[in-house]
Amino acid sequence: MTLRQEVAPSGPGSADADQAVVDLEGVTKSFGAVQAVRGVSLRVSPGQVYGVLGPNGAGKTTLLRVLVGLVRADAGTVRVLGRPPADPVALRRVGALIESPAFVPHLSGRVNLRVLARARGLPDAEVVRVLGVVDMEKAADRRVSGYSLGMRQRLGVAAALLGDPSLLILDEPTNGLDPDGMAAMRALIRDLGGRATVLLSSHMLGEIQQVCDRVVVIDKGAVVAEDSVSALLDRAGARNVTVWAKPMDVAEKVLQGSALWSGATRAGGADDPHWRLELDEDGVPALVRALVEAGVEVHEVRRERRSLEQVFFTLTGDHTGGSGK
Ligand SMILES: Nc1ncnc2c1ncn2[C@@H]1O[C@H](COP(=O)(O)OP(=O)(O)OP(=O)(O)O)[C@@H](O)[C@H]1O
Repeated sequence: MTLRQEVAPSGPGSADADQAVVDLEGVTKSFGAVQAVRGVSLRVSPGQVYGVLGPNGAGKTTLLRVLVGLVRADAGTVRVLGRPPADPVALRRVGALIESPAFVPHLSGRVNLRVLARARGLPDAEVVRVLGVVDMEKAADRRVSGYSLGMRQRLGVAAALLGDPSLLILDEPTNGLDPDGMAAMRALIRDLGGRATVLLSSHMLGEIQQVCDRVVVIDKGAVVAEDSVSALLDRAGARNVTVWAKPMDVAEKVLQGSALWSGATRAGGADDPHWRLELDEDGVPALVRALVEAGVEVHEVRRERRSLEQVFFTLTGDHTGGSGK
């Protein structure tokens, strides 16, 4: 579904540098007995590509629907471009792609966009512009019924871009796409991040890691973390550490005989023997000290950043190690 209204080039509803583009405080929404969103607070600053990450059913779509006024929050405050949700002044500067985009299948992509543009008083040149942004000029005159899912999604993004919105809201924009389609959509989103504030939802950790500056992780409707992607990746906790040290047998005794680290396993074969273990964030000095005190030469200690996936599973308590669903 695409949601767009007319464009207001400036004035009320446009975000200045300090004003949050999206500002939520204690937002709650239930459907009967289901608490879809529980006390969510977050701020999206101008120019950010902001991710809403959570497994299926976490409440992502409901949160995005609240922002565009499709769903009314039960409690809390919602401000989009400084205005209440569904305020026409703010909505003019919001482009949204929530759920599957609906187009007339027997019409071309270009004609579909023209219909949407004209309904909002936008010139045909705006259609040409957005087709260019999503790199769909070549396919623009083919019927939408013959489009791949990826092309439909790109056309959906093009529709959301009509009128050059300040805020672009994309609900699971790569859902159902093949790997090429996903890569193209991610590249497009990164590119769009230079033009507008982008708020996108995903249950795909790698996607958020690749595309977003900042992320809120929600689980069962509630925020479990809200941070920059890099800070989230830097979160304290067990980290994978690789150790190169000699002599091997002495090092092995030290590495396998302490409660300060865990999972010390030998790796690398005869030509490059080393150990891999899990260690607390600040545990490296103790590790090196223990080795040196035992007469071991420490050649290298390498810490690996945890993937966002590992952080996510820790935060949400999802240890299926699977899809994050
Ligand atoms: N209109 C509705 N009526 C009843 N329950 C709803 C409605 N919309 C959402 N829910 C419920 O609210 C919860 C959150 O759903 P929501 O679609 O927001 O999650 P999501 O994180 O977007 O999930 P997905 O990734 O599967 O789309 C789910 O339990 C869902 O069944």
